[in-house]
Amino acid sequence: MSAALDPTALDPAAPETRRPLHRALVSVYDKSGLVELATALHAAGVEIVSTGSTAATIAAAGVPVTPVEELTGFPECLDGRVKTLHPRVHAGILADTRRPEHLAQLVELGIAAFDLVVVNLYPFAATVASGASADECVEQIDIGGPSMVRAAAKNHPSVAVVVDPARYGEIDAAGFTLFERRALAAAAFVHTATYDVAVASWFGSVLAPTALEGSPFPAWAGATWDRSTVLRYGENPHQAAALYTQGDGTRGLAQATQLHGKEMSYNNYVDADAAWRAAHDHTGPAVAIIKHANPCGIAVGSDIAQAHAKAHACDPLSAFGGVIAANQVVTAAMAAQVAPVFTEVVIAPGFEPAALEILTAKKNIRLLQVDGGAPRAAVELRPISGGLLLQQADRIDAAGDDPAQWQLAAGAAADAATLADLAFAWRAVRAVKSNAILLASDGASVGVGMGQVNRVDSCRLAVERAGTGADGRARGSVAASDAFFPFADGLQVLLDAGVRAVVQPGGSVRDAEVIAAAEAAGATLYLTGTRHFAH
Ligand SMILES: NC(=O)c1ncn([C@@H]2O[C@H](COP(=O)(O)O)[C@@H](O)[C@H]2O)c1NC=O
Repeated sequence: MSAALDPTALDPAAPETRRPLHRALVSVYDKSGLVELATALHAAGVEIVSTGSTAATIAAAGVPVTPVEELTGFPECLDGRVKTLHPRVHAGILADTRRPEHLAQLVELGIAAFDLVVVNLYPFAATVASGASADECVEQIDIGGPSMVRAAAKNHPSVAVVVDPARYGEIDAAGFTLFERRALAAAAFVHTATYDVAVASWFGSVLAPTALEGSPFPAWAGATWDRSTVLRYGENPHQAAALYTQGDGTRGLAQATQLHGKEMSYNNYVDADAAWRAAHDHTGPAVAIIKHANPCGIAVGSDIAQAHAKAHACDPLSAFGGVIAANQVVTAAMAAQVAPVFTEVVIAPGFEPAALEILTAKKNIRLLQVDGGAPRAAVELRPISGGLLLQQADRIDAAGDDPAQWQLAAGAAADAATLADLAFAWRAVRAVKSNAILLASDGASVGVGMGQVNRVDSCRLAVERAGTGADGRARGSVAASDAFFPFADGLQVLLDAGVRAVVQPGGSVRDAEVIAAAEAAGATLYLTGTRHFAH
């Protein structure tokens, strides 16, 4: 063990030895559990020093308390901006009681040391979230609180610091061991670091914006993450992995309630996220079935069971071991269809009791209920070697996503049913990764080509999956391409298979050749002007 980590370097007492509590400094915005804590501390003979309304709350409960002003000999002033910012407070927190010279100085100065600091901070983030004015937000930046928390955490060999009312039950007059004080100090620094990230982010985005003109991204981006679950392993068994969440009230897949089944794996989360997004790109009942983050079936239906049946029919072979997301409550009818198919995860906003009964009869299937929240974060993060890419999430509301704005480039204008299928295909194709081609018919994908390094191979794959024979589904279907056809060859594969209407962004230098191919085949071709790459 290095000298720095040796707990006995200055203190010969065993690190398991508890430091009894004699004197506590209590200053909390959140008063929950305060009276119970103060009552217990007093009963155990611990002297309590406290600030303004914290002291008032304690005193009102009939528990003796020393106002901090009595200690400092100075009134709390400037509307509470200065209460505890005083050497008599901070010397009491920061004295390293293992050092004889510190103890001697305290005696000389007539200051008593604290061995417990209980502080939580002004609600800055909640004030910002409430839409309060800039002045009100600034007023809620706690100064004295973080100073005490940081001082106590630094001086953890002598002081225990508690920042979370949920942990008051751990406070006992017998005190804490060094290891416990270290853990409390670590939690205290997380408390102040999270707080400062919120303050710095607000300054850089609202009060003194640092984004360049035309960009929403500030000069500095901070985020704090709390570990939610340690996963069994990552993408492969030799990779350790964990799930983290932001403690900012965000709701989504990461906060889902698991109703049944084995624990979620890393790959389950990746696929469930892709499925959840894909199912929410549609209004009305929609189901997406995902394998390896790509859809093997997406469909809308008159109800969720019909949407599932249509999505499953797209590629039943690939749906084996898939992750299914429904954008509406899973009904018993849908559950009865899912039950016979080996399925890793079903994710939905809810499950009918009868659906749960059917699905929980299967031991291993994981059932996740997501309680609200947007399916996509507004900003997406992707680490790269040496840095991090940030982008606004792709949305489905650009002008080019409205079929009424599409440009008819070839063939006859689509009838209402064909246009509805094209609109469905255009929404569904953005869930497909890397040269996405999606063939659709009657509100369901019937062939998906993805993961190719050229678009023509994706077209071949989509057509092959849809089936090209007399009873194949390519003939008479419609198609969407997430990006333009660079040559006519990819589109020609679709046209040769009998695809009768296609929607794509356009914008290739060879658009004229592509349009000519559609014209020659008598097919309808729409240009959106908007692209939906997903890598
Ligand atoms: N300015 C100071 O000296 C100061 N000292 C403590 N506080 C905060 O005041 C709050 C408690 O105040 P009260 O006991 O008056 O409710 C705590 O959230 C604490 O973090 C302060 N407030 C803000 O900075």
